[in-house]
Amino acid sequence: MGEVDPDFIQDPHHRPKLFIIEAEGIPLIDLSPINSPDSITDPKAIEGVVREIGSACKGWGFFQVINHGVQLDKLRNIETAARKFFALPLEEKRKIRRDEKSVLGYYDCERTKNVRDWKEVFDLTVEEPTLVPASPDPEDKEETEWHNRWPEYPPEYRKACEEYAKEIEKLALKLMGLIALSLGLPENSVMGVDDFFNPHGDADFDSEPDPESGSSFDDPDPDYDDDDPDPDSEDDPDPHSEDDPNPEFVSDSDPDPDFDSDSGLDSGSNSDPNSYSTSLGVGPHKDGGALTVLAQDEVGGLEVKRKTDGEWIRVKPTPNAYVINVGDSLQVWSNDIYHSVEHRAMVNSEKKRFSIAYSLKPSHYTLIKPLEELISEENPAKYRPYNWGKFMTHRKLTNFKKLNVENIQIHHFGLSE
Ligand SMILES: O=C(O)CCC(=O)C(=O)O
Ligand SMILES: [Fe+2]
Repeated sequence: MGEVDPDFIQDPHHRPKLFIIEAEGIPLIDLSPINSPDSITDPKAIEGVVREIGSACKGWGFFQVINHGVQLDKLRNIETAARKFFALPLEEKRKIRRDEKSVLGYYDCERTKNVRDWKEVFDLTVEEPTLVPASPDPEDKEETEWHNRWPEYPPEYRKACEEYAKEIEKLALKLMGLIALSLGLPENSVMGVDDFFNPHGDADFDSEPDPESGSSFDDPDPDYDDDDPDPDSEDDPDPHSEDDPNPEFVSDSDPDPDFDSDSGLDSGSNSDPNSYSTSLGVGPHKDGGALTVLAQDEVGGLEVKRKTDGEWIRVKPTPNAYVINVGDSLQVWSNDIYHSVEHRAMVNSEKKRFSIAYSLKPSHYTLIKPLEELISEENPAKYRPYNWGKFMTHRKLTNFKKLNVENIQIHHFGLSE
């Protein structure tokens, strides 16, 4: 089997172990009380949910929700349309390929913390256009606009994405209200967002490859085309070998009807065990925004670093549930009452994995800092204020370029006691 491109290789301490611990402990929260008409007359019903959310944000930084009110057909529509999109030939998908200037659309060479992810992705923004700083440079006051880019095929793709995103945005904002309550703040407090009415979320679909079908790809090594505009290619020292499985789908072959799959890092039927023990679908990272609402399919593979012992715990896919996690901005607003926890996604040795992450983010001019209500003389602010837009554009840049410095992190704004 071919060598794995060194760009994908994680540092030894980040590599997946060949056994899996599945999370019983990640809280599963039933949101039906907040979606029922009785909740208006029965505040106790909401209080219970708020308590559960608060303790999940403290204990794990992660939880799953069911009975969340998101219409199932909206999720099904986006899944079906996205599977059709990812099944297109690479040349088609690359017509809307992201780059440093135009950051939304399709991409197949994303990096997390400087290491390449074994995935392909489509990014969109919900509030269009989204106004952002033109560069991470603090002196540069120029702004720019993000616009979505849509493929021609499948024709229903855009509508499916837009309708889904609106539904998820409603859930995300509702959750922010419940989280505010859990911190003792009013539900509709702005939670540190300068502009509550213009939050923007972006959805990011990750689709990880089906390694078994790698040999049937007509372009086994798309990153190394001679005319490749990929900014990575210069520092990619070693092209994949011909039979190397690749992070993309190019044929419609197997929309997988099998819903009982177990993720199989250790299944042994892996065509290139080396790639699965050294690379990741999404490398370990913390989300920068306020919170993330993730739909992962039945293949599973999301892993969360447990706060109590630092062990990687797999989040078992729960039908019709969303996985919610605290982002860095919420950690700072809460002055470390809640933590943004590291997570990663595994490549599956047998099946394609599909996930949709929606990230709720403040408007770019928001200054992120611990909330006044949560700091006191005894409990002073643990962070100095930072501008969200500059933080986010810095992070975005590292999706595309390998940098020799650590990605920007909230601890860079930490105040020592
Ligand atoms: O695909 C996943 O399960 C994780 C995606 C993720 O962590 C992210 O987009 O921030
Ligand atoms: Fe994430």
